Amino acid sequence: MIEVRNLCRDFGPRRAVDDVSFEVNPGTVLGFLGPNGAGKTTTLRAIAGYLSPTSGTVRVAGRDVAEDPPAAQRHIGYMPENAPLYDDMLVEEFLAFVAETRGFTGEARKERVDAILERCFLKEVRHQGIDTLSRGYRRRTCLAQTLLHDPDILLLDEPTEGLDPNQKQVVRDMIREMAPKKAIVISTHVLEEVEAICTRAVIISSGRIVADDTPDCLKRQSPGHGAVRLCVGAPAAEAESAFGALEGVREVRRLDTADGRTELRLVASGGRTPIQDVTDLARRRDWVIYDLRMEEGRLEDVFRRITTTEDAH
Ligand SMILES: Nc1ncnc2c1ncn2[C@@H]1O[C@H](COP(=O)(O)OP(=O)(O)OP(=O)(O)O)[C@@H](O)[C@H]1O
Repeated sequence: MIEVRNLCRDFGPRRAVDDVSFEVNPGTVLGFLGPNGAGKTTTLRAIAGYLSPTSGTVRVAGRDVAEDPPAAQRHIGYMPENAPLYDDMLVEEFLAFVAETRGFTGEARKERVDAILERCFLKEVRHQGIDTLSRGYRRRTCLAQTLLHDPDILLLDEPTEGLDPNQKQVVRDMIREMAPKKAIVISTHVLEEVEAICTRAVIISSGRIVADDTPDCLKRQSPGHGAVRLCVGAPAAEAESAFGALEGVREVRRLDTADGRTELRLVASGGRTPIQDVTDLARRRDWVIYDLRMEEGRLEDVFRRITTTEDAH
C-alpha cells in the first residue's frame, strides 16, 4: 500500500531524511517515532506528495507519488500537525466545502458530510463556528476533513497532541476502529500512544531508521525487561542476600520493608527473567510471596538508548 524506497530529502546542505525504506500494508498502525527534527514530518509530507524526494521513491497503491501526486492523494488522508482550518466557517459548512473540493456534489456531498459528522462525534457542533471550537473538537474537525473521502491510507502527524485524556481516548478508539482496513502511519512523541494503538514502531534519528519492530519486541530490548518485583514475607537482609545470590539475578534493590515483609526489585542477567528461580527459592525457604510481577520493559528506555539528542534544533 505504501512503499518508501531509499528516500532522501535535502534542505540546502542539510539531509533531513537519509535513505529511509519501509512498507506499510492495510491492518498496520505504524508509530513513527523520533526526537525533534529527526525527519518524521518530512517523510510524511513526501508520502503525501507535498514534498518531492531528493532521491528515492515513494509508491502509494502501486503508483509513484512524485509522478502523479493528485492520483496518490485520492488514496491518502493526511492530517498535518497544525492543520489549517477556515476559522470563519461553521463546522458543517467547512466539511461540505472540503467534500466539494474532493468531487462530491448534491446528495452525495450531503451524505458524506452527515456520515463524517456522526463518525467523528461532531453532530452537536455542526452549526458552530470553527473559531469557537474547543481544541478537542478542532482536532476532530481536522480528522473529519482527513477522512471525508474514505482514504485507504492515513498519515496523521501528532493526532492527539494537546488533547485531554478523554479526547485522546476518543481519537485513539477511532484509529483502532479504522485500523483493520487501512494502512495508518502516526507520527508521535507519545510513547504510551504507540503502546496503546500501534502494531509496529519505526524509530528515526537524524534522518535514518534506527529501529523497526513491534512495540512489544522493542520493549524487550529495554534494560528493565524481565526484572522481577516481589514482596516476600522475610527479613530484608536475608531476602536480599538469598535472592541476590541467584544465578539469573544481576542486581537487587530494596524498595520497602514493613511488618515482616520485604519488597525487592531483582534485575535479570543474561536476558532471562529469574521469576521461576525466585518462586522456587521462596518455596524452599518457606517464605510467603505477597506480590510477584515481571516487568515488561519500557519503550521510553529503548527510545532514549537508540536515539541521541543531537537532532534537536
Ligand atoms: N522547509 C524546510 N526548510 C529547511 N529545513 C527544513 C524544512 N523542513 C524541515 N527542515 C529541517 O529538516 C529536519 C527534519 O525536520 P522534520 O520537521 O521532518 O522533523 P520531525 O521529526 O518532524 O520533528 P518534530 O518532532 O520536531 O516535528 C530538521 O532539521 C528541520 O529543521
